[in-house]
Amino acid sequence: MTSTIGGTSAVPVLEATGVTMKFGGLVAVRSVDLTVGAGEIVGLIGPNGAGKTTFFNCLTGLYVPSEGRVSYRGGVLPPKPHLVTQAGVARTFQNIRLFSNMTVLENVLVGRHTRTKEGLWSALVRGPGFKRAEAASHERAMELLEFIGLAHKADHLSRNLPYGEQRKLEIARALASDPGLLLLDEPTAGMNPQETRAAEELIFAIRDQGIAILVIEHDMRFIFNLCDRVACLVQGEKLVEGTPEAVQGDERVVAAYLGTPFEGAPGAEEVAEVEAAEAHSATGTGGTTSPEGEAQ
Ligand SMILES: Nc1ncnc2c1ncn2[C@@H]1O[C@H](COP(=O)(O)OP(=O)(O)OP(=O)(O)O)[C@@H](O)[C@H]1O
Repeated sequence: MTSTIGGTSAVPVLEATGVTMKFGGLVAVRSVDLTVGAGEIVGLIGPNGAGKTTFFNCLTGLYVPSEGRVSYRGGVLPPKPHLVTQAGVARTFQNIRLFSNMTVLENVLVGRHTRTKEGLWSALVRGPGFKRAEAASHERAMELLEFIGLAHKADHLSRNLPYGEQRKLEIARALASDPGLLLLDEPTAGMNPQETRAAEELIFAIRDQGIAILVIEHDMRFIFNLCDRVACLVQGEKLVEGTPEAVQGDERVVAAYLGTPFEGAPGAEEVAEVEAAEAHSATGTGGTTSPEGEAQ
Protein backbone atom coordinates (compact mmCIF):
# COMPACT_ATOMS: atom_id res chain seq x y z
CA MET A 1 0.00 0.00 0.00
CA THR A 2 1.24 3.54 -0.70
CA SER A 3 0.28 6.97 0.54
CA THR A 4 0.30 9.82 -1.93
CA ILE A 5 1.95 13.03 -0.87
CA GLY A 6 1.82 16.04 -3.11
CA GLY A 7 1.62 13.88 -6.23
CA THR A 8 4.53 11.58 -5.32
CA SER A 9 4.21 8.10 -3.95
CA ALA A 10 5.93 7.17 -0.71
CA VAL A 11 6.16 3.72 0.89
CA PRO A 12 4.55 3.93 4.36
CA VAL A 13 6.96 3.47 7.24
CA LEU A 14 4.31 4.03 9.90
CA GLU A 15 0.64 3.22 9.50
CA ALA A 16 -1.79 3.99 12.31
CA THR A 17 -5.34 2.89 11.63
CA GLY A 18 -8.40 3.76 13.70
CA VAL A 19 -6.37 4.51 16.83
CA THR A 20 -8.63 5.29 19.78
CA MET A 21 -7.52 5.90 23.36
CA LYS A 22 -10.02 6.14 26.19
CA PHE A 23 -9.30 7.10 29.78
CA GLY A 24 -12.44 6.04 31.62
CA GLY A 25 -15.18 8.17 30.08
CA LEU A 26 -12.76 10.50 28.27
CA VAL A 27 -11.95 9.73 24.65
CA ALA A 28 -8.53 11.41 24.30
CA VAL A 29 -7.92 10.07 20.76
CA ARG A 30 -10.76 9.00 18.50
CA SER A 31 -10.26 6.75 15.48
CA VAL A 32 -7.17 8.49 14.09
CA ASP A 33 -5.55 7.26 10.87
CA LEU A 34 -2.09 8.52 10.01
CA THR A 35 0.73 7.35 7.79
CA VAL A 36 4.32 8.51 7.56
CA GLY A 37 6.08 7.66 4.32
CA ALA A 38 9.76 6.91 3.76
CA GLY A 39 11.75 10.13 3.59
CA GLU A 40 8.88 12.19 4.95
CA ILE A 41 8.64 14.73 7.74
CA VAL A 42 5.05 14.81 9.01
CA GLY A 43 3.78 17.34 11.56
CA LEU A 44 1.09 16.81 14.17
CA ILE A 45 -0.50 19.98 15.45
CA GLY A 46 -3.54 20.86 17.52
CA PRO A 47 -4.53 23.00 20.50
CA ASN A 48 -3.56 22.02 24.05
CA GLY A 49 -5.25 18.82 25.14
CA ALA A 50 -6.04 17.78 21.54
CA GLY A 51 -4.57 14.31 22.11
CA LYS A 52 -1.21 14.63 20.34
CA THR A 53 0.98 13.19 23.10
CA THR A 54 -1.58 10.50 23.86
CA PHE A 55 -1.46 9.51 20.19
CA PHE A 56 2.38 9.40 20.35
CA ASN A 57 2.13 7.21 23.45
CA CYS A 58 -0.14 4.83 21.52
CA LEU A 59 2.40 4.65 18.70
CA THR A 60 5.32 3.92 21.00
CA GLY A 61 3.77 1.27 23.23
CA LEU A 62 3.48 3.45 26.35
CA TYR A 63 -0.28 3.13 26.02
CA VAL A 64 -2.17 0.18 24.60
CA PRO A 65 -4.79 1.79 22.35
CA SER A 66 -8.40 0.98 23.23
CA GLU A 67 -8.94 0.35 19.52
CA GLY A 68 -6.94 0.45 16.33
CA ARG A 69 -3.66 -0.79 14.90
CA VAL A 70 -0.17 0.59 14.58
CA SER A 71 2.28 -0.94 12.13
CA TYR A 72 5.85 -0.17 11.25
CA ARG A 73 7.15 -1.28 7.85
CA GLY A 74 4.19 -3.62 7.48
CA GLY A 75 4.50 -5.39 10.86
CA VAL A 76 2.12 -4.67 13.76
CA LEU A 77 4.03 -3.03 16.62
CA PRO A 78 3.93 -4.80 19.98
CA PRO A 79 2.53 -2.54 22.75
CA LYS A 80 5.78 -2.49 24.77
CA PRO A 81 8.12 0.54 24.54
CA HIS A 82 11.38 -1.45 24.41
CA LEU A 83 10.03 -3.74 21.67
CA VAL A 84 8.86 -0.71 19.68
CA THR A 85 12.36 0.78 19.97
CA GLN A 86 13.88 -2.54 18.97
CA ALA A 87 11.58 -2.65 15.92
CA GLY A 88 13.00 0.70 14.77
CA VAL A 89 10.84 3.48 16.25
CA ALA A 90 12.54 5.97 18.58
CA ARG A 91 11.15 9.03 20.34
CA THR A 92 11.93 12.06 22.41
CA PHE A 93 9.70 13.42 25.17
CA GLN A 94 7.94 16.74 25.74
CA ASN A 95 9.75 17.04 29.09
CA ILE A 96 13.46 16.32 28.74
CA ARG A 97 14.27 12.89 30.19
CA LEU A 98 18.06 12.73 30.33
CA PHE A 99 20.07 11.04 33.07
CA SER A 100 21.28 14.27 34.62
CA ASN A 101 24.14 12.70 36.64
CA MET A 102 25.54 10.88 33.61
CA THR A 103 27.86 12.38 31.02
CA VAL A 104 26.73 13.37 27.57
CA LEU A 105 28.43 10.28 26.10
CA GLU A 106 26.89 7.93 28.69
CA ASN A 107 23.43 9.25 27.88
CA VAL A 108 23.92 8.33 24.22
CA LEU A 109 25.32 4.92 25.20
CA VAL A 110 22.14 4.24 27.18
CA GLY A 111 20.16 4.77 23.97
CA ARG A 112 22.44 2.26 22.25
CA HIS A 113 21.64 -0.69 24.48
CA THR A 114 18.76 -2.02 22.31
CA ARG A 115 21.30 -2.59 19.54
CA THR A 116 23.90 -4.45 21.62
CA LYS A 117 23.45 -8.19 21.70
CA GLU A 118 25.89 -9.02 24.49
CA GLY A 119 24.09 -10.50 27.49
CA LEU A 120 24.51 -9.94 31.22
CA TRP A 121 27.01 -12.79 31.65
CA SER A 122 29.23 -11.44 28.89
CA ALA A 123 29.06 -7.98 30.49
CA LEU A 124 30.02 -9.35 33.91
CA VAL A 125 33.07 -11.26 32.71
CA ARG A 126 33.91 -8.55 30.17
CA GLY A 127 34.81 -11.14 27.54
CA PRO A 128 36.18 -10.29 24.05
CA GLY A 129 32.67 -10.20 22.53
CA PHE A 130 31.59 -7.66 25.12
CA LYS A 131 34.68 -5.52 24.63
CA ARG A 132 34.19 -5.47 20.83
CA ALA A 133 30.52 -4.50 21.23
CA GLU A 134 31.46 -1.85 23.79
CA ALA A 135 34.06 -0.32 21.45
CA ALA A 136 31.60 -0.30 18.52
CA SER A 137 28.92 1.38 20.70
CA HIS A 138 31.40 3.97 21.86
CA GLU A 139 32.40 4.73 18.27
CA ARG A 140 28.78 5.04 17.13
CA ALA A 141 27.90 7.26 20.11
CA MET A 142 30.82 9.58 19.32
CA GLU A 143 29.72 9.72 15.66
CA LEU A 144 26.28 10.80 16.80
CA LEU A 145 27.71 13.44 19.12
CA GLU A 146 29.78 14.71 16.18
CA PHE A 147 26.59 14.79 14.09
CA ILE A 148 24.67 16.92 16.60
CA GLY A 149 27.71 19.08 17.36
CA LEU A 150 28.31 17.98 20.95
CA ALA A 151 31.38 15.74 20.61
CA HIS A 152 33.50 18.35 22.42
CA LYS A 153 31.20 18.02 25.45
CA ALA A 154 31.18 14.20 25.58
CA ASP A 155 32.56 14.18 29.14
CA HIS A 156 30.33 16.92 30.53
CA LEU A 157 27.50 16.03 32.87
CA SER A 158 24.27 16.34 30.91
CA ARG A 159 22.69 18.51 33.61
CA ASN A 160 25.32 21.19 32.93
CA LEU A 161 24.34 21.59 29.26
CA PRO A 162 22.27 24.59 28.21
CA TYR A 163 18.64 23.75 27.53
CA GLY A 164 18.91 23.72 23.71
CA GLU A 165 21.85 21.29 23.87
CA GLN A 166 19.95 19.00 26.26
CA ARG A 167 17.19 18.77 23.66
CA LYS A 168 19.78 17.91 20.97
CA LEU A 169 21.27 15.27 23.25
CA GLU A 170 17.84 13.68 23.64
CA ILE A 171 17.68 13.41 19.86
CA ALA A 172 21.16 11.82 19.74
CA ARG A 173 20.10 9.30 22.38
CA ALA A 174 17.03 8.41 20.30
CA LEU A 175 19.21 8.09 17.16
CA ALA A 176 21.53 5.71 19.02
CA SER A 177 18.93 2.95 18.64
CA ASP A 178 19.33 3.23 14.82
CA PRO A 179 15.66 4.02 14.17
CA GLY A 180 13.89 4.09 10.84
CA LEU A 181 11.26 6.41 12.31
CA LEU A 182 11.85 9.18 14.83
CA LEU A 183 8.99 10.72 16.84
CA LEU A 184 9.75 14.15 18.26
CA ASP A 185 7.43 15.60 20.93
CA GLU A 186 7.84 19.40 20.97
CA PRO A 187 11.56 19.40 20.08
CA THR A 188 11.84 23.21 20.17
CA ALA A 189 9.90 23.86 23.39
CA GLY A 190 11.81 26.50 25.39
CA MET A 191 14.31 27.19 22.61
CA ASN A 192 15.31 30.66 21.42
CA PRO A 193 14.96 31.51 17.69
CA GLN A 194 18.58 30.58 16.86
CA GLU A 195 18.27 27.22 18.63
CA THR A 196 14.97 26.60 16.83
CA ARG A 197 16.61 27.31 13.48
CA ALA A 198 19.46 24.92 14.35
CA ALA A 199 16.93 22.26 15.39
CA GLU A 200 15.23 22.63 12.02
CA GLU A 201 18.55 22.07 10.21
CA LEU A 202 19.27 19.05 12.42
CA ILE A 203 15.88 17.48 11.63
CA PHE A 204 16.41 17.99 7.89
CA ALA A 205 19.84 16.34 8.22
CA ILE A 206 18.28 13.36 10.06
CA ARG A 207 15.67 13.02 7.30
CA ASP A 208 18.48 13.14 4.71
CA GLN A 209 19.98 10.07 6.42
CA GLY A 210 16.82 8.14 5.48
CA ILE A 211 14.95 8.41 8.78
CA ALA A 212 11.24 9.27 8.57
CA ILE A 213 10.04 11.81 11.11
CA LEU A 214 6.78 12.57 12.91
CA VAL A 215 6.89 15.76 14.95
CA ILE A 216 4.53 17.44 17.42
CA GLU A 217 5.07 21.16 17.76
CA HIS A 218 3.21 24.31 18.79
CA ASP A 219 5.53 26.64 16.86
CA MET A 220 3.59 26.99 13.60
CA ARG A 221 6.32 28.78 11.67
CA PHE A 222 8.69 25.91 12.51
CA ILE A 223 6.19 23.19 11.59
CA PHE A 224 5.03 24.72 8.31
CA ASN A 225 8.64 25.30 7.24
CA LEU A 226 9.78 21.83 8.17
CA CYS A 227 7.04 19.40 7.18
CA ASP A 228 6.02 17.76 3.93
CA ARG A 229 2.57 17.10 5.38
CA VAL A 230 0.69 18.26 8.47
CA ALA A 231 -2.24 16.72 10.37
CA CYS A 232 -4.29 18.71 12.86
CA LEU A 233 -5.96 17.02 15.83
CA VAL A 234 -8.83 18.70 17.64
CA GLN A 235 -10.48 17.10 20.66
CA GLY A 236 -8.90 13.77 19.80
CA GLU A 237 -10.04 13.67 16.17
CA LYS A 238 -8.07 14.34 13.02
CA LEU A 239 -9.67 17.48 11.67
CA VAL A 240 -7.51 18.23 8.62
CA GLU A 241 -4.48 16.72 6.90
CA GLY A 242 -2.56 18.07 3.93
CA THR A 243 0.34 20.15 2.73
CA PRO A 244 1.53 22.92 5.07
CA GLU A 245 -0.03 25.48 2.70
CA ALA A 246 -3.42 23.74 2.73
CA VAL A 247 -3.49 23.28 6.51
CA GLN A 248 -2.23 26.79 7.21
CA GLY A 249 -5.02 28.27 5.10
CA ASP A 250 -7.79 26.05 6.48
CA GLU A 251 -10.28 28.16 8.40
CA ARG A 252 -11.27 25.19 10.61
CA VAL A 253 -7.67 24.95 11.87
CA VAL A 254 -7.57 28.66 12.60
CA ALA A 255 -10.96 28.42 14.36
CA ALA A 256 -9.78 25.43 16.42
CA TYR A 257 -6.75 27.37 17.65
CA LEU A 258 -8.82 30.43 18.42
CA GLY A 259 -11.46 28.29 20.13
CA THR A 260 -14.17 29.51 17.73
CA PRO A 261 -16.94 26.96 17.19
CA PHE A 262 -17.58 25.88 13.61
CA GLU A 263 -19.99 23.52 11.91
CA GLY A 264 -18.96 19.88 12.19
CA ALA A 265 -16.19 20.58 14.74
CA PRO A 266 -15.21 17.50 16.78
CA GLY A 267 -17.13 17.67 20.02
CA ALA A 268 -19.47 20.39 18.68
CA GLU A 269 -22.55 18.16 19.05
CA GLU A 270 -21.67 17.40 22.69
CA VAL A 271 -21.11 21.11 23.36
CA ALA A 272 -24.48 21.96 21.79
CA GLU A 273 -26.18 19.28 23.91
CA VAL A 274 -24.58 20.60 27.11
CA GLU A 275 -25.54 24.18 26.22
CA ALA A 276 -29.12 23.13 25.47
CA ALA A 277 -29.32 21.22 28.76
CA GLU A 278 -27.90 24.20 30.67
CA ALA A 279 -30.36 26.56 29.00
CA HIS A 280 -33.16 24.14 29.84
CA SER A 281 -32.24 23.83 33.52
CA ALA A 282 -31.70 27.61 33.83
CA THR A 283 -35.16 28.38 32.54
CA GLY A 284 -37.07 25.57 34.24
CA THR A 285 -39.62 24.35 31.67
CA GLY A 286 -37.89 24.66 28.39
CA GLY A 287 -36.79 28.28 28.20
CA THR A 288 -38.30 31.72 28.11
CA THR A 289 -38.97 33.86 25.13
CA SER A 290 -37.45 37.25 24.69
CA PRO A 291 -39.56 40.23 23.64
CA GLU A 292 -38.22 39.65 20.10
CA GLY A 293 -39.48 36.09 20.25
CA GLU A 294 -35.98 34.44 20.36
CA ALA A 295 -35.15 31.71 22.86
CA GLN A 296 -32.52 32.85 25.41
N1 LIG B 1 -3.01 9.27 31.54
C1 LIG B 1 -4.10 10.00 31.38
N2 LIG B 1 -5.20 9.79 32.12
C2 LIG B 1 -6.32 10.52 31.93
N3 LIG B 1 -6.43 11.50 31.01
C3 LIG B 1 -5.37 11.77 30.25
C4 LIG B 1 -4.14 11.04 30.38
N4 LIG B 1 -3.25 11.52 29.47
C5 LIG B 1 -3.89 12.50 28.80
N5 LIG B 1 -5.15 12.64 29.27
C6 LIG B 1 -6.15 13.58 28.76
O1 LIG B 1 -6.27 13.35 27.37
C7 LIG B 1 -6.46 14.58 26.68
C8 LIG B 1 -5.38 14.74 25.64
O2 LIG B 1 -4.14 15.05 26.30
P1 LIG B 1 -2.74 15.12 25.54
O3 LIG B 1 -1.69 15.40 26.55
O4 LIG B 1 -2.58 13.92 24.69
O5 LIG B 1 -2.95 16.40 24.61
P2 LIG B 1 -1.88 17.21 23.77
O6 LIG B 1 -2.53 17.52 22.46
O7 LIG B 1 -0.60 16.48 23.74
O8 LIG B 1 -1.76 18.54 24.65
P3 LIG B 1 -0.51 19.56 24.83
O9 LIG B 1 -0.34 20.25 23.52
O10 LIG B 1 -1.00 20.48 25.91
O11 LIG B 1 0.67 18.73 25.23
C9 LIG B 1 -6.47 15.69 27.74
O12 LIG B 1 -7.82 15.95 28.08
C10 LIG B 1 -5.73 15.05 28.90
O13 LIG B 1 -6.16 15.60 30.12
